[in-house]
Amino acid sequence: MSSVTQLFKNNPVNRDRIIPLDFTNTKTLPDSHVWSKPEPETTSGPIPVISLSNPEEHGLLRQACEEWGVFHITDHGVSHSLLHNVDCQMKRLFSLPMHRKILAVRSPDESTGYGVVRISMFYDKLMWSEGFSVMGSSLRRHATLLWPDDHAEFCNVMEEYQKAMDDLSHRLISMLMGSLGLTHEDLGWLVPDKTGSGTDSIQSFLQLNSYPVCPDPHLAMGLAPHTDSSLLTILYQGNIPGLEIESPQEEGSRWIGVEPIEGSLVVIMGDLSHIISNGQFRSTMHRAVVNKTHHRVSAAYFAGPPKNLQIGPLTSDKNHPPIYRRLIWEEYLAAKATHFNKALTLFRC
Ligand SMILES: C=C1C[C@]23C[C@H]1CC[C@H]2[C@@]12CCC[C@@](C)(C(=O)O1)[C@H]2[C@@H]3C(=O)O
Ligand SMILES: O=C(O)CCC(=O)C(=O)O
Ligand SMILES: [Fe+2]
Repeated sequence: MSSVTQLFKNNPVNRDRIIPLDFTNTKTLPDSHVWSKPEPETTSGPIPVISLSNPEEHGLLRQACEEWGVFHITDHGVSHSLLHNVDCQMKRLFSLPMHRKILAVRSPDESTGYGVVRISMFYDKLMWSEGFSVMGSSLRRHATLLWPDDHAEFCNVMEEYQKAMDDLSHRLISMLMGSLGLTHEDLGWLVPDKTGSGTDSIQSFLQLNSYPVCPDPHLAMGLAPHTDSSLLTILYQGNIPGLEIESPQEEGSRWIGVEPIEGSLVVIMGDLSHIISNGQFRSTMHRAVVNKTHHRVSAAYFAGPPKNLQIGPLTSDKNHPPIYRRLIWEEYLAAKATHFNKALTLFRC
């Protein structure tokens, strides 16, 4: 059983926090979905853009991780047509009527299927979004419920996308760890075995997000502020803006919009990279906002370490002893499920 499956089994979500509102039939924002957001206006900022085809730019990775914890990647090798297909299939899924989507709803102790994101349980107010989570063989089971005779294309596209993300996340993790001065040997666990299913390969989770058009976007919240519990997350956000990060310079007071760049993907450093880098890489707080005119979709691929692999700060620097203790992913996910945004501090030495 994967670490994510285990997380949902051990920490089930309350039933009333799984099925979203039927947004298409909601013309005014209900009180349940009104958030007060006293923060100042969002600004745009110089989020780094890194080309993966240019080895000279790899040096910029470390700086991007230390200063921002979020960056765009271009020349990532994932084809334009695959991204386009993923976009189309997400819109096809989320445009289904509610009574269809409900057929593929997640159970309280299940990680996959249709529903509201997990972190909803930490907030009183509800979010203006819906999601579909994909992992392993449950994809076909849920897709068959959605489209009894017509699910092959959806499954094929999502499977191809997961494979592309598996490859890309391996490359990125190797590059990032390389930038911390780690040798190939230290990275041994990142090399997937020949079947690609060995216990020594990374675990992943694909989350499709949908943010329907909203009658009052300034009072609503698409996805509440959080950090990702992954090593890193690769985000496809199409061409509709909505992702915002907390300003590294003015934490707690300013949000910076991550404007889409045609054909690029966004990489978000997760809490585990923050731990492995002994606090050097930021796992930046981020959120998604909604708008009045465009249905926005995004696909977030979360990469985590192999099951039962102990990770911890990889430092031999005597001047900077480890500030976090060692842990396995399951332990971290469990802490996050109970303590949410305070989880990281629980692992400090
Ligand atoms: C692999 C992951 C990443 C998880 C936990 C676990 C399974 C569910 C993932 C998400 C997906 C949606 C956003 C998020 C914030 C949420 O609510 O559920 C993510 C969360 C995290 O990054 O903590
Ligand atoms: O939709 C977005 O832009 C953000 C998604 C995200 O942060 C997540 O799924 O963890
Ligand atoms: Fe996220």
